[in-house]
Amino acid sequence: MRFGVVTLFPEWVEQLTSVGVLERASQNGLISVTGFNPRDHATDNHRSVDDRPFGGGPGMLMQVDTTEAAIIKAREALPNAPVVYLSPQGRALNQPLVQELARLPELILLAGRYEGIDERLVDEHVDLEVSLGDYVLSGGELGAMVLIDAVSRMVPGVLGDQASAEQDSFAAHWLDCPHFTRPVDYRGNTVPEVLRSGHHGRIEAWRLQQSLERSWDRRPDLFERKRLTTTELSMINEHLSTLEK
Ligand SMILES: Nc1nonc1C(=O)N[C@@H]1CC[C@H](O)C1
Repeated sequence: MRFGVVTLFPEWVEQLTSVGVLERASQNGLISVTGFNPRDHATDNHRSVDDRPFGGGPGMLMQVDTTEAAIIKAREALPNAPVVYLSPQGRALNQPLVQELARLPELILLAGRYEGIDERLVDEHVDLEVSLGDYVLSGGELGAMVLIDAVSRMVPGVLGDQASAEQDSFAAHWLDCPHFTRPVDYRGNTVPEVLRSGHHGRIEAWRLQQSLERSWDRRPDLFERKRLTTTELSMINEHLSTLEK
């Protein structure tokens, strides 16, 4: 999968493919991340890339012509890519959206700086606005990098064990269960016996029970959007009965 990122800091975003699983994925040709810098299209002595907002107010906006030139360059390089603008006004990034985006062969991410970009550029070039969360960042680059990481994990071959992509928390809708490794006894706390039983059916059931209990206790909102299986329902009822005691 090919990612193009329109950003004033291409060297920062391109660092994504220099560590961990994304480095290996990039070396294996499974993903690529290419920056497109509006500053490369600046024509004045100061190579300016920002401009003052009409109507006054604090801060600046990204300049229209240099930003658009970088978007056009990105679209020429990735002609089949939708353009995703990272902004607090966008659709919340979650696993279903990640899985939707992972089906694409290529994607262009527009990372704003200053107070953002001119609305006419959004109307002209942006296919989807996506928000990392309800807070204000200094730029859209972190949102772009989070999106690239989450989407890349869905690309076949990127994770050694593809099953872990599906089993990741949220990929299965619920919060993840607790995990344990050596030593068996850590400061008097021992690893749950079931995980050392070698009984895969019991282990799977225990992990689902733990996920459901954590989800119920920490993120009850997750139950609003999910039809429970009969197994999940009985597990939650078991949990509730312990809470009522
Ligand atoms: N939350 C978010 N999810 O995606 N992006 C943001 C975000 O705060 N963007 C900043 C707003 C103005 C500046 O241009 C960049």
